Parts: sequence; C-alpha cells; structure tokens
Amino acid sequence: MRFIPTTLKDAHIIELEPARDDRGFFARTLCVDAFAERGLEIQYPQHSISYSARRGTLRGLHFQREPHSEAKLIRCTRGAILDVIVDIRRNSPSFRRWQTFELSSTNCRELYVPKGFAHGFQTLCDEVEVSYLISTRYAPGFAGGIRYDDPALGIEWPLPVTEISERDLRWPSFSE
Ligand SMILES: Cc1cn([C@H]2C[C@H](O)[C@@H](COP(=O)(O)OP(=O)(O)O[C@H]3O[C@@H](C)C(=O)[C@@H](O)[C@H]3O)O2)c(=O)[nH]c1=O
Repeated sequence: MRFIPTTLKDAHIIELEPARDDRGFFARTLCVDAFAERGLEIQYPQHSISYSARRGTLRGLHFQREPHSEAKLIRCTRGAILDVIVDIRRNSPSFRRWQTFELSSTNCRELYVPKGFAHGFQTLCDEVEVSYLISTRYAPGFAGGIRYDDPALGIEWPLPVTEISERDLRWPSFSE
C-alpha cells in the first residue's frame, strides 16, 4: 500500500499495490501495522456499504459530532464516484478547505478520512456501490451535515444532481 498525503492535514489517499497474475490480482486494503505506523485508526467496528442506482446521485456532506466522530476508510467497489472531504477542525491548518478524489472499482485507490471531516460524494455512473470501514459505532443523535452546494465552500460537483435525500437538502450552510 502506498500512502499519499492530500492537501488536507491527516487525510490520505491509499494506493493499493495489487499482486497480479494470470487470474487477476490480490491486494491488501487494510494493514494494521502500516496504519498504526502513520497514526491512522486501526479498529473499525462497522463495515457498511451504500448502493446508488443513478448517475448524479449525491450523498452528503455528513459528519458525526464528538464524542462519536468517525474516521472512515472509503473505497468504491462498483462504478465510480467523485468523493469530497472538508476539514471542519477549527484548529487545523487546512480548516474549511476541501479536496475531491475520484474513486472507482478499477483505480485501486481508497481514501482515509480522519475524524473531524465532513464527507460526501456524487456518483459518476449508474449502479454504484461504496464501502466504508468506520472507526466508531453509529450514533444517529450525533449526526451533522452541511449543504452540499454551500456557496461559501464552492464545491465543484461534476454533474447535475439527479437524486438526493430530503435530509441532505435540509442541512445548514457551513457558517451556520
Ligand atoms: C450512516 C448510517 C446510516 N444508517 C441508517 C440510517 C438510515 O435509516 C439509513 C440511511 O442513512 P443515510 O441517509 O444517512 O445514508 P447516507 O446518506 O448514505 O449516509 C452516508 O453518507 C456518506 C456521505 C457518508 O459519509 C456516510 O458516513 C454516511 O453518512 O441507514 C445506519 O444504520 N448506520 C449508519 O452508519
């Protein structure tokens, strides 16, 4: 696995290093030793997936409040997404900044999202599955969100939004 720093403090792109042969490949997606060496979370009590039927579906931006904030290891296992993370840690040098990453079932990359980030994505094709390893048990009462189209953030989503939940349309702006 190759750990590539992002422009946001503590967030990493992880490039898988597939061992290829005539059958296909084998690749490690989580290595406790390599993660611990870099101070990344190594315990993930939940593994969840989401499936989105339509291209242009938008989920986010979501975060969990303390003491239930979540680090997430995200991989697109079917199709492709544009993934977005926003650093919402007030004491961070990258506070309020965002970065996008394309993750797909074929590009052998995963994204490590530290605690204290908001996260969302838009599907780039139909029939998309996203896998999450999550470092904290789900605490619905601590869920928070930010409007995906908050002009103060100015996130550039690649496609018109075709599907979005009612809840995601109700989140406040970042400054609120
Ligand atoms: C997030 C989550 C949801 N749920 C339930 C609540 C609800 O009934 C149903 C769908 O939840 P949501 O509408 O929040 O699903 P979704 O909008 O896909 O939420 C996800 O969005 C992306 C951007 C993330 O970063 C994830 O961490 C998660 O917040 O699943 C769980 O049981 N456990 C979980 O960890």
